[in-house]
Amino acid sequence: MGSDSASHGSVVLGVDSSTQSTKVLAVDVETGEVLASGQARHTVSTGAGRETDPEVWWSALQSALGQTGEWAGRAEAISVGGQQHGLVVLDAQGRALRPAMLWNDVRSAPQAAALVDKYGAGHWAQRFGSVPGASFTVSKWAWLAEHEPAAAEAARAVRLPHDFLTERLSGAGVTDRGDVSGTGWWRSDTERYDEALLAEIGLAPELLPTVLGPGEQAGTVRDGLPLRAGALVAAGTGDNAAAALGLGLTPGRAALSLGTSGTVYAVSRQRPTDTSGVVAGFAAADGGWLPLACTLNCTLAVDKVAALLGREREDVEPGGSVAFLPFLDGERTPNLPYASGLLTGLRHDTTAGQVLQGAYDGAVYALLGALDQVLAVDGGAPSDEPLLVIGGGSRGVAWLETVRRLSGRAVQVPEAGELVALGAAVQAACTLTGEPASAIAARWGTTSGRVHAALPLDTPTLSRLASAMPLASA
Ligand SMILES: Nc1ncnc2c1ncn2[C@@H]1O[C@H](COP(=O)(O)OP(=O)(O)O)[C@@H](O)[C@H]1O
Ligand SMILES: O=C(CO)[C@@H](O)[C@H](O)COP(=O)(O)O
Repeated sequence: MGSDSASHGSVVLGVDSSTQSTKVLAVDVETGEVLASGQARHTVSTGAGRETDPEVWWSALQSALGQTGEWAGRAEAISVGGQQHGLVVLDAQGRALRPAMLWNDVRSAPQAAALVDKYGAGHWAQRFGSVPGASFTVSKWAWLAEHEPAAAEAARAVRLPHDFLTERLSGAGVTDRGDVSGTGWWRSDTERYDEALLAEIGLAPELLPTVLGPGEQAGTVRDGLPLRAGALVAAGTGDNAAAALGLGLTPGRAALSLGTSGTVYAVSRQRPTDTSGVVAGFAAADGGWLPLACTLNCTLAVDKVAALLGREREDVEPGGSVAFLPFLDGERTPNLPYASGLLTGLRHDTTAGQVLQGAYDGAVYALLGALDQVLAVDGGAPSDEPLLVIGGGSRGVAWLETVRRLSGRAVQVPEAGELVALGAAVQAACTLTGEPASAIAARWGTTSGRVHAALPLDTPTLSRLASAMPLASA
């Protein structure tokens, strides 16, 4: 995809290195026009764990940058938004000692439970803002130390996915407060690494990246890359924090992302401290907080059910009596890492389309259950603006209808399709111009898009799902 270069001023690159692929946007700083884009897929292991070789991300980034043509070499700044929580362990040369364990790898559930038992949920919530589950990096490190002690001992650097790519671009071992807040070893009350915890889990603090504050930059691009010499490398951040920047979220307005993960989040002036573990107390990339709830089973789970039924993903049918909790990967919200998919209420007259609709309903129900808790963190009045819906699933009619029916809310789907990459571009533009992210997002009109009116709340379906939920934890 391309656009004529002669008439454009400053250009920045925004990167989304998420679970399934890397996407890159080249964006005009003044107007927000997307001048070119690129995308390259990742491979994720199947079976007991979920792993990707970090070199796959690096190759995908180079491929996606290449697809932007001349813009990669013209852009004046670049920023990477990346999937959160993943554990990247590197040797002294910056090479991965093993594949990265991803956010949706639930092998670390016993280690997460042991960490919560040891210190108590209140301790975690008060100090770190989150009660760690299997997704959190601290649980993954504990798994590694237990199951692969040689790899843990050999580690000379420990990074998150976006840190790894930022370091490949700039040579700087840095992270940002948004992404580090999902590790479980960064205190949200003091905004520092917890050295006592690190000592307890056998992780030397010098292996960790320096945490950059809002607006700080990682450096400039290294020599030898097909990027403009001297181009700025922004701090980067986690993918959800990047999307929050891209949307210019203000307190009271929630976003719901339908991708590999389902997420629901809002920005908050109050620091989250939820002891139930439903709301993760992430930091926002530009200061403030980003309470968020995340499910493991969203678009991939529903696509899997469609494939099993031999139907296209839009071939849903209304009605019927099923309740389907599509927890194919275990689940994080609610915290049921050992759960599997559960289908109840089948009758002779149940149709395949109703079963597929049931999978959408179950995926959305798990996510929407946390929306009010996320919005409550700020304490202000929730906005009456429509719920912003983003991520690959926002392109699907069945997804949007399901969110409308089960939330009873109007939804707005931004025309800009790639809000994580666009948010990273916003951060790159902030680094370049010194403007606040909110001003750039507003100028670019990132939320503009079709509003779908609210539908009446589908209470029979909500009741069936509420009755099925205890069965999933049995
Ligand atoms: N037109 C569409 N309708 C419904 N779902 C879609 C459509 N296009 C893509 N998707 C879904 O989007 C998902 C990828 O979303 P994305 O947000 O890019 O994921 P991630 O950021 O986790 O890599 C795929 O799993 C697919 O199911
Ligand atoms: O773990 C979380 C949030 O806590 C996930 O949202 C990951 O950040 C992966 O995101 P996607 O690849 O689904 O965008």
